[in-house]
Amino acid sequence: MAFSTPDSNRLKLNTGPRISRRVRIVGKIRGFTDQESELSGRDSKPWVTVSRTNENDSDSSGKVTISFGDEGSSRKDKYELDDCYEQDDDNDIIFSREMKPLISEVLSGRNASIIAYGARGSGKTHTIQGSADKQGLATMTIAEIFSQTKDAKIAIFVSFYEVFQDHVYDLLDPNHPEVQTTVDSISHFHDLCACWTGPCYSTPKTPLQMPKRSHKGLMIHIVSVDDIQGSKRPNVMNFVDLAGYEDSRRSSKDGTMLTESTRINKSLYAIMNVVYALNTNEKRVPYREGKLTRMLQESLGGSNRVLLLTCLNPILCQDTLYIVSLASRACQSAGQILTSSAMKSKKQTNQQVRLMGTPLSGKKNNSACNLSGRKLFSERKTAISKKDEVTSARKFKPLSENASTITSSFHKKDEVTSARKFKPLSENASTITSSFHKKTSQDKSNSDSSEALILSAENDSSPPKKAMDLEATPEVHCDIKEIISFPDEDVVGIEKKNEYLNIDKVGSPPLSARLREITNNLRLLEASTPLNMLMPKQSDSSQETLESYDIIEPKTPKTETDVRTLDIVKYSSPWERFHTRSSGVKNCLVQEYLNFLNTASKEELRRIQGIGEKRATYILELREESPEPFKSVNGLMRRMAGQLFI
Ligand SMILES: Nc1ncnc2c1ncn2[C@@H]1O[C@H](COP(=O)(O)OP(=O)(O)OP(=O)(O)O)[C@@H](O)[C@H]1O
Repeated sequence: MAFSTPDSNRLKLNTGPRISRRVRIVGKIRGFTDQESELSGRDSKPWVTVSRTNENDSDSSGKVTISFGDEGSSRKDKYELDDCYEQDDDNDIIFSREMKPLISEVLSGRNASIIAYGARGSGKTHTIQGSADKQGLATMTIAEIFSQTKDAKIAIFVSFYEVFQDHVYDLLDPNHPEVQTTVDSISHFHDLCACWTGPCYSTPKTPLQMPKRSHKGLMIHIVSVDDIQGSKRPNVMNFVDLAGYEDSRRSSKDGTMLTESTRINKSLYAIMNVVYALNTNEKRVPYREGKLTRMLQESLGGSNRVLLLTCLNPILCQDTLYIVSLASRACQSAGQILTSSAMKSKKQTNQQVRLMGTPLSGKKNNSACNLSGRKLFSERKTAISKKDEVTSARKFKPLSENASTITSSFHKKDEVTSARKFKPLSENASTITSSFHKKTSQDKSNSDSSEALILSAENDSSPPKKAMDLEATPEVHCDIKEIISFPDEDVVGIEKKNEYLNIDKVGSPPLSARLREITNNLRLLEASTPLNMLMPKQSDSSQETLESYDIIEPKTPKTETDVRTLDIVKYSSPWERFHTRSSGVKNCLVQEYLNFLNTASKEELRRIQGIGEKRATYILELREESPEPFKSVNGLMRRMAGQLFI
């Protein structure tokens, strides 16, 4: 099937990247694979369409609008990006339009970062690293740099690295954690690339021999030969091929994969939070939220340039919808004055976000992503279909918890490595991280900033709403969230806590409403049917469905007495058995919640719907004052109500 181009005048209308803004966000719709071409009928309609505005129009932003769904569909999901390359646009076009200006900037003293992200299989690697028959942007860039600097006394160093589960591995020499090597020619670069384009080697394969998912990066350092030993910083160009985004609930059957997915997604959110902060000129940029953002810090801020390549699957894929919605929001600027048409467009965008959870009717699912469509739909629906009225880009809010996830090795190195060193190949060590770990004191303040930004809805100063923290610390919070079923706690990223979003506009809701909400949550907990039935075991992995993993089965702790009692108790009816056991589960859940309230940090408390900054602080104060741990949720609520209504 030929991918139709609604407006083939892109090059004429939108004649070049706008590099005045720090972060440019463009889309790239992947070409069909051979298999997809075979499966798609000639007559099938494109799933993704790109509409362009005419730059000559006074009202035009020069951006493009991405929409999803068939032409005939009554609804259309629309998202704005700075530009979008379509299926037929190959890497050469992206290179000449996006990369060449960036190369010029780098050669004139700036740093640049090109970050490709998208759902799994959306063409990130093809675009950045290339394939056997098509050069990727990285290779083209190196060639161009060689060509432009052939008469200059320039040395080019490269580093290849991989970030797997928040650990950085150097791909050039696994025995040396930080390696940087000179590159003399394109063929030399190709040789080195083998470590990049090959399978991830940092960890063993999973039992199913699936390659581990990791982020891969290339750093190109360009330095004047005279400055190699000097103090002048090299100019840096980064390429990052992020691991594919996947709704982590889909992989939650397997704990390892869940952790993997969660970390991958957190990296993406960390990047998006940084991008948002940069594009909106936030005073503080939350670099510390992710390992990658810390590593790239020196290349992201200031006058440096960032290109976010949003890779899109050309066929129905819910993860792609989500990714594009993130990209679109990161494109928006919080400080901008909204024209009525822009507001209309934003409203439309948010309406479309709600639609993300709605299956696109009539589509034949031939994508791997599609396999999960139905389940994702219900999950997305939970996540998105709440009162998603807020259209402001201020919905983005940095993750708060990530700072603590950065490994201690990084912290330690931060302390000892403060100056950027630039070493030739022979020295073969410590050059990457030295640059990564600079400005640690600044990092600290930045991390503080993210904390400051994550103010609850109670704050009248209307800070940006928390947006992208869905994947945060699942190990700690997953149980509580899932078991207690707080309506909003499973909300994905930017769609979180939508009923609070109006607060941004009109100030805090009455405290009574918030307390009522907490109470309702507790009632919900009390009323909820316990889920202590054993889930059927999946004997055949090939028949894995998406049905059975998103509920964490609560377990009633059994004491010895219980065990003995259970052994001898004969229930007179199934109802009696059910009732008896379910009461135990309810008590267990309440106890879990109390344990949480007794031990959680402020940040953790604030993740519970209805507990904002003030309540979290107050709970901590109560905890300190109280001679013993909270024993009853109702008692605690009464005390809080008493205090807050005084
Ligand atoms: N422009 C294109 N034209 C045709 N096929 C493409 C194109 N881009 C990518 N592909 C093919 O699509 C498949 C997925 O591409 P790729 O591996 O680049 O995706 P990815 O986003 O990096 O995947 P992952 O999320 O697993 O890292 C590959 O088989 C690749 O050859």
